[in-house]
Amino acid sequence: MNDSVTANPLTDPFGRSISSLRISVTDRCNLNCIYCHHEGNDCVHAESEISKQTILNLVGAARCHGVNKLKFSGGEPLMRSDFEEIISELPRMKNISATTNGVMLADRAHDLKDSGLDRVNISLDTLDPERYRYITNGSSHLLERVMDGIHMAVDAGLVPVKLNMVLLKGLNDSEIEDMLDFVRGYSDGVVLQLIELMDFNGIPSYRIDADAIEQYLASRAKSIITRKMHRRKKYLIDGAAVEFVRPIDNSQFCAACNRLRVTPQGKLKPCLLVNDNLVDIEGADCRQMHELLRTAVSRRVPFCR
Ligand SMILES: Nc1nc2c(ncn2[C@@H]2O[C@H](COP(=O)(O)OP(=O)(O)OP(=O)(O)O)[C@@H](O)[C@H]2O)c(=O)[nH]1
Ligand code: SF4
Ligand code: SF4
Repeated sequence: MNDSVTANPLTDPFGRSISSLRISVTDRCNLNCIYCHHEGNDCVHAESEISKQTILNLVGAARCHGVNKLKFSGGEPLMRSDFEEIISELPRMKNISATTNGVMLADRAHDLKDSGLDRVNISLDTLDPERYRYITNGSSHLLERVMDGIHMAVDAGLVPVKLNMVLLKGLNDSEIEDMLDFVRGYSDGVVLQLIELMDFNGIPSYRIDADAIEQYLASRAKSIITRKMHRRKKYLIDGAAVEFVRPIDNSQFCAACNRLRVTPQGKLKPCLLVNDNLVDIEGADCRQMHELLRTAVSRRVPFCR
């Protein structure tokens, strides 16, 4: 098929067109964060991982339907030693990004950029080593490695680097201003992304008041932009850009959900929070992928309505 032609855009029964794939390449991770949602995957200890060829076949087919953005996540995607190889064999897309905890990023940032990765999101919930240890169940020294990872990502041009800060009431919510200052230190190469906790891990006591956070950001912002994806708000505050990801009980967020997910076991996942409607794609060839994509998209229902 001629790649420049978009055949049959993938539109779900609720009129949401799919423009992006979010591919979780592994469940493995070198941290164990207290809020980890494992990308909504309820099968986190499977032995095999989605193969490079399945990813390439899927992306090739999805591209013919107008998908132009890819997000790679995990677990921790850099746990896969063939991650750079996967990126380098992908067809050209509008944007290819990865979400990482940053611990192993410093040494690989330049290779990733050379392989074709456009940008990264890096978890940074706190600037305090002791809090970092508590939140990630890792060593406090790893925070320095994350800082090196952020530095090298900017140096390699994996920008804008988004710093993912999951807001945890009483734990790190006092650090928002410090994080804004940190982001300003990188001028426009780094964006702060505040994330509302998805508390299905039994840690509801950390849930923040999202309305209050939104009001606070609005009161500080010179301008506010609404992104197409999830209708997320982006605030510009004295030279720092801040996005707020607010997925809880948010029908607007789900109404503007344009991503199809892929699990590390090689299944299309119509929604982060639903596990009984997956479509197996492992081993499918390019031709079969078109039909499998259509099946998964036909099963998409907004989680919040
Ligand atoms: N419920 C829900 N939450 C999401 C979805 N996408 C992202 N999130 C939340 O947003 C967090 C940050 O996601 P990232 O992997 O950094 O990527 P992103 O910010 O969504 O994507 P970009 O803006 O393209 O970088 C995730 O850990 C989730 O908590 C989604 O489709 N549904
Ligand atoms: S770094 Fe990400 S994948 Fe790893 S435990 Fe933390 S939240 Fe989960
Ligand atoms: S429908 Fe809502 S909960 Fe499901 S993946 Fe999309 S934004 Fe997330």
